[in-house]
Amino acid sequence: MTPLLELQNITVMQGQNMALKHLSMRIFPGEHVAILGPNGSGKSTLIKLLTRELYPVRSADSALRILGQELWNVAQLRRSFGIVTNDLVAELTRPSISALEAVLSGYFSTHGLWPHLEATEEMVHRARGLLDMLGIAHLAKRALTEMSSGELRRVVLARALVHAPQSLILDEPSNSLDVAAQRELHRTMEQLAGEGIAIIVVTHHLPDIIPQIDRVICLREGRIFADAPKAEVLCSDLLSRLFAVPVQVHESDGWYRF
Ligand SMILES: Nc1ncnc2c1ncn2[C@@H]1O[C@H](COP(=O)(O)OP(=O)(O)OP(=O)(O)O)[C@@H](O)[C@H]1O
Repeated sequence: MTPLLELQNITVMQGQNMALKHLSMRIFPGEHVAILGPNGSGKSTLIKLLTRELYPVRSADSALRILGQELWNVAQLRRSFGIVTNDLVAELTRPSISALEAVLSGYFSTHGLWPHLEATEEMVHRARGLLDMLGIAHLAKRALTEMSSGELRRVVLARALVHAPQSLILDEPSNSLDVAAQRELHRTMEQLAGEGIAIIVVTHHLPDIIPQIDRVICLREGRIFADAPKAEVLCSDLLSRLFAVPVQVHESDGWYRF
């Protein structure tokens, strides 16, 4: 099977720092995966590599392929991945737009609908359908600045789904959410996984690793520290070494926490 995402010997510099060091990994279509790592391990750098805010250092044997192709374009990227970052959540709330506008602007990769951007009836229909699927149809006209963090996350998830991507990459999705909003988010992630959307979550927070995720890739200091089935990775010994502090991992009904 052709990998959805393939990194081969990828090195990325952030200023003078080598943020990713000769990284190789493959993620296959339909796989639910967590990328787990402590602060500074290279998680954001990996996301920025995919959104093309950063580029790898060129070397003869390095490659970054999406569905087998090195020269992917933005349209292809959008069909393959919906990427939800905290920067995007912040950018969408200024200036204030409605939930429906936020979702529709996903078609144009803008932060709102400018006068020259006309959403077709089909786009509006799909955007409303996505808000409905995520249980927030009643918030379509509500301004994003007047929503709870949990509601806002669902709007941004709906926006990421307009291109019907095969997978969703969620970057630290529970950052700044209280415990109720985190539960809501995790239920939404489970729902999306149930809809057949592959979930790739980048996090340092164990509860973000929903029960459907069965593979965990750990990053440490820009390298792969572990890449194995969840049960092998999410144990006290390995995670104490990953986070460089003693931790106790607890599991209950497929959910993990420290
Ligand atoms: N703008 C920058 N200039 C120089 N070095 C940077 C810059 N941004 C990140 N780094 C370095 O690159 C490495 C990887 O950082 P990155 O932000 O990708 O880690 P992270 O796993 O996302 O961390 P966090 O969990 O804190 O967000 C770190 O050593 C960090 O200090």
